[in-house]
Amino acid sequence: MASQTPWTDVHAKVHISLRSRNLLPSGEGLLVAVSGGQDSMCLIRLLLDLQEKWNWRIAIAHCDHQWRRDSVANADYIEQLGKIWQVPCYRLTAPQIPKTEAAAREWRYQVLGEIAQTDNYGYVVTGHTKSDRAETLLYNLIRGSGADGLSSLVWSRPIFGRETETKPILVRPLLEITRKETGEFCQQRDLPIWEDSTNTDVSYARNRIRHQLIPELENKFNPKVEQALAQTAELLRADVEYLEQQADELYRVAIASAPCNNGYRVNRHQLKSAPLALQRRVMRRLLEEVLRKGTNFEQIEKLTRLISAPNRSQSDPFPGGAIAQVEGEWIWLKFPPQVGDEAN
Ligand SMILES: Nc1ncnc2c1ncn2[C@@H]1O[C@H](COP(=O)(O)OP(=O)(O)OP(=O)(O)O)[C@@H](O)[C@H]1O
Repeated sequence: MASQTPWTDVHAKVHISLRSRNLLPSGEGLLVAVSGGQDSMCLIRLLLDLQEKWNWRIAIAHCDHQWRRDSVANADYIEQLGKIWQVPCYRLTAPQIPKTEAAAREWRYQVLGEIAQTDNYGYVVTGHTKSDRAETLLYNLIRGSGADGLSSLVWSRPIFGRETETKPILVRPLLEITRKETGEFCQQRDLPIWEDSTNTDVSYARNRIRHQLIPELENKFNPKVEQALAQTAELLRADVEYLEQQADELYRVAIASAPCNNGYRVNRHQLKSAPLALQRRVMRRLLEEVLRKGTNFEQIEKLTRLISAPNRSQSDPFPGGAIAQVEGEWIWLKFPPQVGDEAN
């Protein structure tokens, strides 16, 4: 099989990324997320071409969000491909039609992760490209993100939780490949693409970035803007990883280990001498722990300001009613007592 496969630049680039970053170790089980678009079609074909070298166990997963009229036909098509290529195929249908792109994505990663766990695939693999990386950076830049958001399309991350080694791990092996290259690859290999009609709908901000903003930047500023933005994302990612390690350590020493007295407490003393970048990261993590969801800039700033505020200062309520208050060297983040709570 491998001997009949034409070895292209794209094969070489992906093979090198896989080896140098140790993304998908030999002999592992890969659950490959295939929508039918050119990126994931290129991905699955490439991984099958490279399978002999790496000795992986490969399966395909297709998620039907039931969004489009042709979604059943799309899923049929992927299933058919699986049969032709003799690759097991999971066909997953959303129990309810997701209302937003974010909800669809959350459901997708959740089911992909669960299947990987149940059927012992250590890795879930997606077809995100260098072009997606550039678009994600722009999308988040316009929304006011910090370095984390600008570099959020990473090569690999655990699907569940924070521990980097915990399987299943989500891997994006095509981050060095542009959408132009995946398109050319599919053409050369005669791979029929299932066009997603929503990809051209410019009422979505993402599509306006792809079809309007990037071409404008290419024409007027830098013909290699995708490459430049993806490079910025790569540089920022390394900075973020370093800062997160430092924030981990500071979090451990500054935050009382377990919630106590109906709240959490942070040691101001430990945080005062730390750089603002780390103070913000520790406070963000604390808020995520307490609020159990993502936080925004204002919330993090509100809490960070208390590090150097006078004793007895307090914040206005966070979502859910928690209030932060300075008590000597501690900042307490407490929820108001619920009716029926024991006084303590
Ligand atoms: N319906 C689907 N079924 C299986 N895999 C999918 C599906 N949609 C997307 N994927 C996977 O996700 C990759 C990225 O797709 P796309 O850019 O459309 O998703 P996205 O929602 O923007 O993802 P993200 O938020 O993770 O960037 C695809 O290459 C494919 O691997």
